[in-house]
This record gives sequence, C-alpha cells and structure tokens, in this order.
Amino acid sequence: MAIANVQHPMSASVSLASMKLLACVKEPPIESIPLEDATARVLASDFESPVSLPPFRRAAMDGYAVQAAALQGASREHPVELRIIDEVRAGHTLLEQPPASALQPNDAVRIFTGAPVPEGYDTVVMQEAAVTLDARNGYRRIRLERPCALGQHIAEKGEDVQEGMKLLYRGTELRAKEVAILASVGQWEINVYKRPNIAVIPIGDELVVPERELSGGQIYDSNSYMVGARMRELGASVIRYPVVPDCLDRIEAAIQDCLAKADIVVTTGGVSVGDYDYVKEAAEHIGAEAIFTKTIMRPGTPTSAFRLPNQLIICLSGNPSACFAGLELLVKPVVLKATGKSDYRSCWLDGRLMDSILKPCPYPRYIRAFVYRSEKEWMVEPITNDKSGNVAAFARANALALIPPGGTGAIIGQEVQWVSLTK
Ligand SMILES: Nc1nc2c(c(=O)[nH]1)N[C@H]1C(S)=C(S)[C@@H](COP(=O)(O)OP(=O)(O)OC[C@H]3O[C@@H](n4cnc5c(N)ncnc54)[C@H](O)[C@@H]3O)O[C@H]1N2
Ligand code: MOO
Repeated sequence: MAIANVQHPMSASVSLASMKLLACVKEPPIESIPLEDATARVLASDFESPVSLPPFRRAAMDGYAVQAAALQGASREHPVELRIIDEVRAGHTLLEQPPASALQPNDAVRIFTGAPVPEGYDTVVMQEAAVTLDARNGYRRIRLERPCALGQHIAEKGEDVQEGMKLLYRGTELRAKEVAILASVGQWEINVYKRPNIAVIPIGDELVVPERELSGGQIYDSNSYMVGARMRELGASVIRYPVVPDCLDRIEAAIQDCLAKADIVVTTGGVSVGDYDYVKEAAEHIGAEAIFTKTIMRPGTPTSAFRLPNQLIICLSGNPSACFAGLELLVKPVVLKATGKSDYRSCWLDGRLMDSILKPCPYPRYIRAFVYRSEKEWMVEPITNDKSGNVAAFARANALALIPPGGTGAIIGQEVQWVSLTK
C-alpha cells in the first residue's frame, strides 16, 4: 500500500522531522559546578589530567619491599633470610630514606598496600610468601624460599594516567565511573553544560489535575506528567504549566509565557483537525515558523513543530500513546542534544516479532512492546490492547517496535526494528 498523504505540504517522516528538529539545537551555555553536583551532568570540554596516577610508585600488596636480585636462586633447600630495617604504611613515607650506598642486598622494608615503595627496592613479595623469624640484633627477619619476578606487586608512577592525558570527552554524561576519574585526579570544579529549560503545556477542556475530583466528561491530565518526568530523566529542568483550556487566546498566552522562561516548549493535545484544536494556530500567531505540521507515523500523526530564532515549540498529540511516540521518537533526541550530550541519537536494533499485528496502516506504526533476549536474538512481544488512548500498555513496555507501513501489518516471526525506552 502506498504511504497516504505524503503530499501534505508540511508532513515529514520521523527521520526527516527528527533531522529538522536537531538542526535547530545549538550548543548550550556552560557553567562551573562542584564535583559533588556533577552526577548526570554533561561535560562541556575535553578533560586532560592535571596529574599522573598513581602519583608515586606504590605497593599493590601487603608484604615486604625487597631487591629481587637477593632472592635469585632462593629455594626450600637454600632459603634466603632478609632483615626488616623499616616499615612504611599507606599515607606515610619512610621517616628517613637511607642513602643508596647504605642499602644492603638482604635488607627489606615491611610495606602495606598503597604505601610508597622506598627507593632502592624494586619488588614487593606478599607476606604469605614469607616466614617470619625471631628477631636478631634488634632486627625482625623473614625467610623466603622462592625467587620473585622483578617488579612484581608494584604499581609504577603514571602507569594508569600520565599528566596531560585526555581522559574524558566533551558531551559525556558524568556517571559514577566518570566522577571516579575526576575525583582520582583531584578535579573538584567541573565545566558542564547548563540544563535546558523545557516547558510542558497540557491543553484540553477535559483535563483535570490528578488531585481533584472528576466530573462529567473530564479526565486526568497524564501527558504533562509523563513528558515532564521523561524530560527530567534526560537531564532537563522542567516547568510543568497548569492545564490550558481549548481556547486560542489562552493557548497563545500560555506559549508566550513559557517562551519567556524555556528553551523548548512542548504542548500536548489540541493539535489535530477538530474545531477546538488551536495549538498550531496559536504558534503561528506568535510568529513561530512551522517546521512540519504532520508526521508520517501512527500514533502521533498530528505531531507538529515550530521554530523561533532560538527556541522550539513541539506539539505532541493528546492521545497518551501518540504523545509518548512523539516524545520518544522526536523530543527525546532534541532534549538530549540540548543537554549537550554527544550521544543523542536513538539506537535501533533488529528483533523477532512474537505475535502478528494484522492491522494494515499506510504509515509506519510504533507499538509498545516488551523486548527480551533469547539465546541468539531479541524477541519483540507486542503489548496487548495497545490503542492510542490507552495507558495500561505502558506498564510492561520497555521498547517501541516499528511495524512497517503496508496492507497487511506484520506477521509473527517477522524481523522488526525496535528502540529501547531506557535512556
Ligand atoms: N477527523 C479526524 N479526527 C482525528 C484525527 C484526524 O486525522 N481526523 N486524528 C486523530 C488522531 S491520529 C489523534 S492522535 C488525535 C489527536 O488529537 P489531538 O492531538 O488534537 O488531541 P486531543 O484531541 O486534544 O486529545 C485526544 C485524546 O487524548 C486525550 N488527552 C488530551 N490531553 C491529554 C492529557 N494531557 N492527558 C491525558 N489524556 C489527554 C483527550 O482527552 C482525547 O481523548 O485526534 C484524532 N482525531
Ligand atoms: O496519532 Mo493518532 O494517536 O495516530 O491515533
């Protein structure tokens, strides 16, 4: 079946719509924050290490710092005795470093994991490999019955990180492991991108905030909570605007109000062809230029977008699953890019459809699905009762799966593409 309505002058496929939206997103401004607050923020410049790691040659085991040459030929029959002339603990250094000339081949230093290895010693033997002997002439002694590999159990200065080495790249989200790197090199102030401000406007006479009682014809607004929650998950600051009725002037005023505070305004509802669907008209009155006013997908066909010199207005459908499809497929990459993340494109994978979707559709259809891994491939299980206005299907869904356009839908066992709903 041919794709219907491709002639609509302002329609766009999901990929074209996404490309056009992403082209409007500029590099965000930068701020400096303490390391403590850096979790889930996005690094604004490449990061080079100011120091080397480890900062000194250190012991990797509890035991004895020795000179490997002294143990050459050590065996049960010909053990080697070493005298312990000092001790060094983590966080300390030798009180006095004896001159190299005073060092005897059979001298050893008691050492603990993380302590600096004193000069003149080239190897650490684990304490389990040594037999402790009685003290003689005021020195504790050990016996070793095996040779050891030169340099064993010593971490050399700079073997992990060299000063000036590039450790992290601009656009990286700072998770626990990146925070560990920054802390390890003593970086306590970090340049990150400012969070984008996203305003969400729920539109519809029928909408009521969840804490109120419903009366005739009313439903609870769930879309603005869903969009707000997703935006926060993705790293944006969210302004959730109160419900706006289906009234052109009120919608226009709400969008204007949000544009004063937000980089991106996301509306839900009132975007289709009904007599009381005013949002596109409102965006045009404000002077925003249409980017597309129809998206070749289902659900979410009415999804539209408008631009101002430095701002975007993205209008999602009111039906919850249509709103969700627009959110995941179009808004998510835009918000990720607006947070400064370099990794903002969605990753589609192939999977095996576990049930037929015999619903012909001229447009690509995005269904809610539960995806899991079998021995050799991803299995895509469609969620039952996945109608555009339904919300229960969200509970089990962990993916959106793409059913290609055509007269038959898709049959069980067919290969389909899917995208994860996690970050
Ligand atoms: N004659 C036509 N009618 C419709 C068409 C069409 O092409 N021709 N398109 C249909 C499609 S597809 C969709 S999707 C909807 C989209 O309409 P809107 O985006 O304008 O959304 P509304 O009409 O305002 O609401 C639709 C539906 O969703 C409920 N809703 C709205 N907002 C929320 C919210 N914040 N939280 C929860 N639920 C919400 C609303 O009560 C309606 O039931 O239009 C079709 N019609
Ligand atoms: O966008 Mo609508 O939800 O396709 O039915």
